[in-house]
Amino acid sequence: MTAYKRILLKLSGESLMGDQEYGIDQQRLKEYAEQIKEIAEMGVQIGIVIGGGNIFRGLSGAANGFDRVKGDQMGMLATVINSLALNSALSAIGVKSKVLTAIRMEPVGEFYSKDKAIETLEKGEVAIFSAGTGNPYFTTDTGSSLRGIEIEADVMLKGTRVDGIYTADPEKDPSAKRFDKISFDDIYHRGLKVMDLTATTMCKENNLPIVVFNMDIKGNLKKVISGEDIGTLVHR
Ligand SMILES: Nc1ncnc2c1ncn2[C@@H]1O[C@H](COP(=O)(O)OP(=O)(O)OP(=O)(O)O)[C@@H](O)[C@H]1O
Ligand SMILES: O=c1ccn([C@@H]2O[C@H](COP(=O)(O)O)[C@@H](O)[C@H]2O)c(=O)[nH]1
Repeated sequence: MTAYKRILLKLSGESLMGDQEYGIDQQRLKEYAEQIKEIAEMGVQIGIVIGGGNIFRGLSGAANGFDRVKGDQMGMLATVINSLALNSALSAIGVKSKVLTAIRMEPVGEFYSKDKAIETLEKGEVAIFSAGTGNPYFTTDTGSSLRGIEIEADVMLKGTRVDGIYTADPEKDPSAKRFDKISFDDIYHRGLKVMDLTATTMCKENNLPIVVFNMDIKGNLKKVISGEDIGTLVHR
């Protein structure tokens, strides 16, 4: 028995760097692919969005003098690079997946549509949604909430490098306390920054619960899918 039949898994681009300063850590990539394989074998339908912060972010580009829109487009292309890497790592361990892109760029990936996404999931293949929303001024968190809502996922799993939502950023404030559960409204009231507000609002308005958990610990994804209480559940 699994707690969820269809999920949207958001993977952090930054976490994909492992201990490196930039780019893709092959070991981390392989571990992510293995965790995904474990839950695919449990029959879960899996849609994935992966960030691009290990390669490029539009905002840091703009800070260095780039045009913001060009910078965001570079960021979206960074998510395509990560998506192709994951696609290849999954294929290497016998898991079929398809890269669907929010910006037309065949033959790199097929242009996204909801129908194609559902068809892929129902065939038992992993759907990797890349290039975020396809628009500048957004993030892959918003891309995840959008795709999660579109594919009618039961939950959005935000797999990151911290083990849940805290009273403050745990990477900056060691005294921060973790929540087991928190409401969307509480996230606003407390000004918590684990996800951008556009993404949080879309999930709230469309009834898509979120679980934030540490994806860097092997076996954690399976634990979440099995209904174990790890991470933080965001609910209405
Ligand atoms: N209240 C909070 N609770 C938990 N984490 C928080 C909080 N505030 C800020 N964070 C930060 O949010 C980060 C998780 O966000 P996320 O996984 O989107 O990382 P990212 O670096 O933005 O990745 P990406 O490359 O996908 O953009 C954590 O590493 C943590 O430092
Ligand atoms: O819909 C989107 C999604 C992303 N971007 C740009 O890509 C980078 C990388 O995504 P992260 O979510 O930060 O990992 C982001 O900083 C944006 O510059 C976008 O423009 N639109």
